[in-house]
Amino acid sequence: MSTAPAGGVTVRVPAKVNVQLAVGAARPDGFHDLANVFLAVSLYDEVTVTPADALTVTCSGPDSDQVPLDRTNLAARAAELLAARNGRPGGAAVHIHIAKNIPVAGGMAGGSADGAGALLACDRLWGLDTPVAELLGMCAELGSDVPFSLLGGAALGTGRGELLTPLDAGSFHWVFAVADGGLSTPAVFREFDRLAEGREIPEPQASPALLAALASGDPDALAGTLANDLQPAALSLRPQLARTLAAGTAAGALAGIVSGSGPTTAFLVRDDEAAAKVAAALEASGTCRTTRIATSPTAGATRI
Ligand SMILES: C[C@](O)(CO)[C@H](O)COP(=O)(O)OP(=O)(O)OC[C@H]1O[C@@H](n2ccc(N)nc2=O)[C@H](O)[C@@H]1O
Ligand SMILES: Nc1ncnc2c1ncn2[C@@H]1O[C@H](COP(=O)(O)OP(=O)(O)OP(=O)(O)O)[C@@H](O)[C@H]1O
Repeated sequence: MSTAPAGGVTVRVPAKVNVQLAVGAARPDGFHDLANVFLAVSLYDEVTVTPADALTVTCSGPDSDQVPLDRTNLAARAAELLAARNGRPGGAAVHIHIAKNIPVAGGMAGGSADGAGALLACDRLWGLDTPVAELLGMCAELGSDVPFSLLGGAALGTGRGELLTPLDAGSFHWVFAVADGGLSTPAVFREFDRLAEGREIPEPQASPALLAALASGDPDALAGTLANDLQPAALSLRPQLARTLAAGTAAGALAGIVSGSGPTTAFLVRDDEAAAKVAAALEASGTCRTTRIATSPTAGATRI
């Protein structure tokens, strides 16, 4: 089935961009400590849950063929976690439908969005009213980006990115260049480790200049402070992304950066008009599959 059934609970969840991603050395558990400045952007997946005899997942949207529909889907794992935590007899007996608009495996936390969305939707469907702090704890069990997908807005993520402090942020305009194919997040972190071999890796720290620029809403100031320690690793695995970055800045973007682990690239632009111009130039350049225009910040997982 490719459409959402009627009579369920629907939650809308945003994608994210990382305006700063400072990465520390690999920890004994294989994760990396981060100073991760997240912004929620106005590209959304919608997750609908409906009572059913057993747990099933369906997905619609342009990239839906790349989304797993088995128990590895983060939305399915979220529903199972909440059901188990509440000792629900029969477990997570729901049909989950994902209307997918966030690029898959693009470094924009699409799977994490669906995990957070399913958690909130099942919580409401089952009338649990779980406190937000507990929902955030379950999100962290599902993945490092999932708590931010629930919270949205702007936040600093420390630890492996799951410990969130909300931040002040003005409004910014973005163009995203979606690449052909995805990049595996663990593979990008492994490449970061390989490139860092023999080098002292400093403790990750949020940049005071970036936080001030974010709060001011001044796009020129933010453009000068964007930083992603995973960018060299993503470029090493996907060298052609350098051409996309060059095409976006040549078209008038204030700055371009790889979004998280990539391969989506994010371009900060001054306003709507600049966004349309940069998006058109990127599409004409032949250096990306498609583009999306969005603004930040936006709300986290929200029932609609
Ligand atoms: C790159 C980012 O998207 C930036 O926001 C995140 O750090 C990735 O978050 P995520 O996709 O939710 O990642 P998880 O599902 O928690 O972890 C997937 C894999 O990424 C690597 N990983 C992730 C987060 C982190 N702080 N250090 C890591 O090394 C680990 O190899 C881990 O096994
Ligand atoms: N609901 C889901 N939507 C998309 N992918 C999912 C989902 N659940 C599990 N996955 C798996 O997760 C992989 C990564 O997909 P996702 O779209 O979350 O990547 P991402 O945006 O790069 O993640 P992040 O930015 O959090 O590192 C996919 O290749 C897919 O196999």
